[in-house]
Amino acid sequence: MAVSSGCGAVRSCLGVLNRAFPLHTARSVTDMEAALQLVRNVVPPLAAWKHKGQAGRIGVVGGCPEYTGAPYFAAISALKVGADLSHVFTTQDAAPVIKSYSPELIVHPVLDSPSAVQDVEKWLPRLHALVVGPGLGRDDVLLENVKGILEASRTRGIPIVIDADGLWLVAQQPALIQGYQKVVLTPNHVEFSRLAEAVLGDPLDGRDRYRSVQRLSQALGNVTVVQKGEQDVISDGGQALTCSREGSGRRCGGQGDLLSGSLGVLAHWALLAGPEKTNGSSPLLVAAFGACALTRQCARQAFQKHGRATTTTDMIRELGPAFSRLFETSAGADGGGVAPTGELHL
Ligand SMILES: NC(=O)C1=CN([C@@H]2O[C@H](COP(=O)(O)OP(=O)(O)OC[C@H]3O[C@@H](n4cnc5c(N)ncnc54)[C@H](OP(=O)(O)O)[C@@H]3O)[C@@H](O)[C@H]2O)[C@@H](O)CC1
Ligand SMILES: Nc1ncnc2c1ncn2[C@@H]1O[C@H](COP(=O)(O)OP(=O)(O)OP(=O)(O)O)[C@@H](O)[C@H]1O
Ligand SMILES: [Mg+2]
Repeated sequence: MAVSSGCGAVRSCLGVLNRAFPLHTARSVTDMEAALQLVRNVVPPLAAWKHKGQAGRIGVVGGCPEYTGAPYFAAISALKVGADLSHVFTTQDAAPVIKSYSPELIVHPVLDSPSAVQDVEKWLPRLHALVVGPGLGRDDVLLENVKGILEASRTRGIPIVIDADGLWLVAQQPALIQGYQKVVLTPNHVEFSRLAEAVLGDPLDGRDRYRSVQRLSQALGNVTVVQKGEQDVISDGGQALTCSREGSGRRCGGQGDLLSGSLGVLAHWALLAGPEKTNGSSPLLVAAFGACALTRQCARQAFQKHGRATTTTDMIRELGPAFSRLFETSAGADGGGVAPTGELHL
């Protein structure tokens, strides 16, 4: 299915914003629509001439005996957003459990092996993006292996989304990702505070989230940071975006995993499309905005059906319709007639 470009209108809209508005100036639904249009521009068309793998081969590095749900949520979300193949690199014990959730995932029981880094490295040439951290836990041996995987992936220039316990590792060793322009960090409230403390030496300044996210990004060499919360704040140290699209009041676990898996695919697509399709804005910033909007749209749709009983599995079922609504129609940005749902801070 082809996705319309619409780049001309967006270019002029964001061009004006870039020049005219300082970081803290809130914009309204028009800007939300402009940002969504940029996401639409990077979504690859579905076409008969394409072969399996071209829409994306994503690897999720995570999972341990305690947390098998998180890597599953991330990996299945990547597939449902549109990746062709989704791999999970996990521990020996967690692998059969994750495999049993879905025949669609390719699961490698290697993460606690002494040859973990080499075992994953073999696959890196075939992967377009990695999502590191969902359900990883904090075992020292696993973290050491993940450190090696991060270094090998960085050397190869593979885009990396780092979430959950991957962020714990980054807080211990920020040099691992310092200055790597193809990384996106997706901290929740607690993870952001931990990173800010480790990298900036400050506790979180809750009064000025834009500034905090921007400072963290800058201190890490302008990596892209998504601070999740009531509003998601995204920055690459220069530009900042906020996504406050209506989601739901349910705070069940796993929604961040859905976001990180979706972002793995969108990051690959956006980098492939390049800044020409994102009107000069950072492709990763646009991808992150898309993943936040999509996660919140899934939450909203799932909540409309299931209310208080909504779980992340219900949200994953909404990925197809939510994606279609946001990125394959021109009617997505108004959320079906509700009040403004997003702002752009440039
Ligand atoms: N089904 C699965 O397998 C899932 C597995 N998961 C995996 O679990 C691992 C640990 O990840 P995690 O996010 O639970 O982090 P963790 O450091 O234990 O902190 C938790 C504590 O932080 C707090 N807190 C959290 N948010 C806050 C906020 N916004 N604002 C304020 N406080 C907040 C809150 O503290 P409390 O309210 O208890 O004081 C909470 O108890 C990781 O690998 C992850 O991927 C998850 O992905 C879910 C699905
Ligand atoms: N108060 C809120 N209101 C609306 N949406 C929220 C709120 N807090 C978080 N979200 C949304 O939920 C999604 C996941 O964010 P959250 O902070 O729950 O991540 P997390 O703690 O890493 O989740 P996980 O349980 O997967 O580890 C994001 O898309 C975010 O926008
Ligand atoms: Mg999380």
